[in-house]
Amino acid sequence: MAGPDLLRPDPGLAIVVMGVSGCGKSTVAAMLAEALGCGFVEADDYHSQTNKDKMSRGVPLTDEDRLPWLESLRDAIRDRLGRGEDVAVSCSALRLGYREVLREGDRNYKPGSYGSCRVKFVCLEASAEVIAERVERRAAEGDHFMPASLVRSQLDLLEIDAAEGITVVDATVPAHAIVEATITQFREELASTAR
Ligand SMILES: Nc1ncnc2c1ncn2[C@@H]1O[C@H](COP(=O)(O)OP(=O)(O)OP(=O)(O)O)[C@@H](O)[C@H]1O
Ligand SMILES: O=C(O)[C@H](O)[C@@H](O)[C@H](O)[C@H](O)CO
Repeated sequence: MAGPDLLRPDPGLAIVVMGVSGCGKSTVAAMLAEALGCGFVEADDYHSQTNKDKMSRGVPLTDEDRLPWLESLRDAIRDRLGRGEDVAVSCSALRLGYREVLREGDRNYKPGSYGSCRVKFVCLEASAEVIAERVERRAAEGDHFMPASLVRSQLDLLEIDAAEGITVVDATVPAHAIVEATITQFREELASTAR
């Protein structure tokens, strides 16, 4: 007879690549999904048109603007973890409260039990100058709704509680190196996932 561990489906793992606009979240999370052969959730695709219009006008989102967006991302994570899948997510997730909504993508998450949560975060960090240069270049190329004028508000909002144990990574090293370091970091958790 199969033991209880064999009957229970292996849990998936969600790795959220976070940080301010322009730090490289989308680039890294897409490459991570490719490397892991798993799904990719791009948070920008989950914004309402109202939110996108607001940011395009150079107005930072409020917590009220962000909540339904974060909840839809939480639900997308929950779907995938519920199917035992891994998923790479690109989301700014600047504040602890925002990350707590995303952690609820793990149905078993108890607030504050960061270590056992199946939703993990990697924060990409770069200087304000590097970020501004990247966002300005991207905006000049007409590639993105996010204006460089919002970078300051993003940097002001970014906070990480030391108790969360989030690894902060240098966002100026090549993206493939960030992906490799991330896979190494979560090797054990990924190994327990059914694939
Ligand atoms: N490791 C890296 N080294 C150099 N340039 C990078 C790196 N990662 C991303 N970039 C470049 O920086 C710019 C911003 O990257 P990307 O769009 O992935 O950031 P983002 O954090 O997802 O931004 P946003 O949140 O505004 O969508 C892009 O032009 C991208 O090619
Ligand atoms: O929380 C926020 O202020 C926004 O969601 C932004 O961070 C954007 O999603 C994105 O980073 C811009 O491209």
